[in-house]
Amino acid sequence: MTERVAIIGGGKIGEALLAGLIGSGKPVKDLVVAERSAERSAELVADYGIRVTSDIADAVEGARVVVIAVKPDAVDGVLQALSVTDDDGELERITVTLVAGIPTSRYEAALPAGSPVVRVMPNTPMLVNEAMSAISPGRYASEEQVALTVRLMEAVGKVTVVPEKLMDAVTAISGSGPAYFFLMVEAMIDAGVALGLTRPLASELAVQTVKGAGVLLSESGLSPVELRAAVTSPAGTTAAALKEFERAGLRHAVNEATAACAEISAKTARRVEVEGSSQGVQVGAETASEQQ
Ligand SMILES: NC(=O)C1=CN([C@@H]2O[C@H](COP(=O)(O)OP(=O)(O)OC[C@H]3O[C@@H](n4cnc5c(N)ncnc54)[C@H](OP(=O)(O)O)[C@@H]3O)[C@@H](O)[C@H]2O)C=CC1
Ligand SMILES: O=C(O)[C@@H]1CCC=N1
Repeated sequence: MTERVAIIGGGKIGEALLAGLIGSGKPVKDLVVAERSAERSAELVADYGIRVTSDIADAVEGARVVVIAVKPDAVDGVLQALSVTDDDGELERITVTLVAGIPTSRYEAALPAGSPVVRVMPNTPMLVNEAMSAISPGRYASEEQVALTVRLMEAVGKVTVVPEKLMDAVTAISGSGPAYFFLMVEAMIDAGVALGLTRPLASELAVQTVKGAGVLLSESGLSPVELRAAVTSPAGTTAAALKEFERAGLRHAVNEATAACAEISAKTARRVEVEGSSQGVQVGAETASEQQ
């Protein structure tokens, strides 16, 4: 896509999108980041050679797509800053939010009437163009604007469009999901060391195994059940291991963990509201000094 993209918040997910877009061939001149941390800004400039500014109004000037990638409690400050920026009407600026737990209605209420908003739940494999992103249009987003957001996120991985009411569940599976697998691999490496492997060898074995299993899952056309059965010989080693996972309540743990995740997501907007009203909302970019 050729449109200019401004990313507000150059943290972990903002950087993942930036890196993915650059990796997919988007010219650096069409990207700008608004980041309030001077240290972080310097890192992004050094690593990607992009323009970084602390001024949101400066960043969004001429941008067709404004991506919000700050923590939920910083969203109101960003919206305050955005609501007073000049949206050149011909550009039809689209606000794309990657923020967990804040509904599109909150953005629509803070931005000028009728502003198109699209909510996205991505994940960090975006860094290697393997993101899973779920997209929900707000009430004023046109089909063309949704298609543009799909193209933006397709540059860094796979995309699906879902009704917004599913976003908490999506977050519990794909948004936070990579962390579950990293925890599993961490545990497997420690277990390998306990069984006498060196840490580098245990790490190589575990990482390539999870990668191979992932590729097999996505490319073989077989279900997880079928693939697991193919590894599990009668009265063999795998059956012994799986029996222990079941005994320890792995499925129960997955259910409880994802339910807790979805619950936190569902409560985010209310939590931010309560904390914002008790502390006063802060606008992030207070100065217009550029980092580069
Ligand atoms: N990490 C993940 O795997 C995923 C995250 N998300 C969502 O992405 C969002 C960002 O998460 P993540 O990248 O992990 O968070 P980070 O804290 O790493 O990044 C947010 C960045 O935005 C900066 N920032 C905050 N307010 C402003 C502002 N007003 N102007 C400019 N910059 C600002 C922060 O600076 P400072 O540090 O000074 O506050 C920080 O550098 C969250 O809402 C999260 O829900 C969604 C899917 C996956
Ligand atoms: O942990 C979080 O809140 C964010 C949202 C999804 C992944 N990370």
